[in-house]
Amino acid sequence: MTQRLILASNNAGKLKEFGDILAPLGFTLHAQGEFDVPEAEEPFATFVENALEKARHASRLTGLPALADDSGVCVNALGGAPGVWSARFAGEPKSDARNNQKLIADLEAHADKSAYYYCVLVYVRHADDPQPVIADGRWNGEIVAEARGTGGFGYDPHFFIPSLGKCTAELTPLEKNALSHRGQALRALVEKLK
Ligand SMILES: O=c1nc[nH]c2c1ncn2[C@H]1C[C@H](O)[C@@H](COP(=O)(O)OP(=O)(O)OP(=O)(O)O)O1
Ligand SMILES: [Mg+2]
Repeated sequence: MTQRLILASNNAGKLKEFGDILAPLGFTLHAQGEFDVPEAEEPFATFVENALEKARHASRLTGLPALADDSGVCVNALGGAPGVWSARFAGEPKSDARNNQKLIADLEAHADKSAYYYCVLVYVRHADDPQPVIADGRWNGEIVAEARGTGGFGYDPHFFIPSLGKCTAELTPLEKNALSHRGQALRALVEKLK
């Protein structure tokens, strides 16, 4: 049985990662852009509130179940920043290149480069679903000043995994999904939907 699902995101990198995991599980995925759903507001200070807002927004405008992701990179020496503000860390308009530059500059004077990616997923069956399904995941690493790799998106060229000796932009999509905050969250979510 296939299930139609709206992905409440405009981020091409996320959409690809979701598709790689969900398509083999029998979900027919539609990016919200296919339905002309505009970007939702993300005003909240917690990932889960933003993800819930995005999921409801897409479901309300399409009449279909929706899955949203709110995620970011949390840097310990920066008190968890950019965290929930990761996408707009260097201001509007969103730019991965400027976000990465600012992150490297802000961290330059700190010896502790440890960081983690965090992802929360929210699935709603309809816009007023009283029981949203929620799952999260975390992936520890370190921020490196020198960019490495061309895969992934966002902060991946600067997010280094010591046990692999690689930045996450150097991983294949399969390798990244097997380990990432998003892959962990998505597998946990799928278990809850069974
Ligand atoms: O695996 C990842 N690899 C690299 N960077 C990542 C990853 N996961 C999240 N990130 C960064 C990108 C962005 O700076 C922020 C997410 O922001 P977030 O608002 O959730 O997504 P977004 O605005 O890009 O798309 P949308 O809200 O339409 O889903 O964290
Ligand atoms: Mg966003």
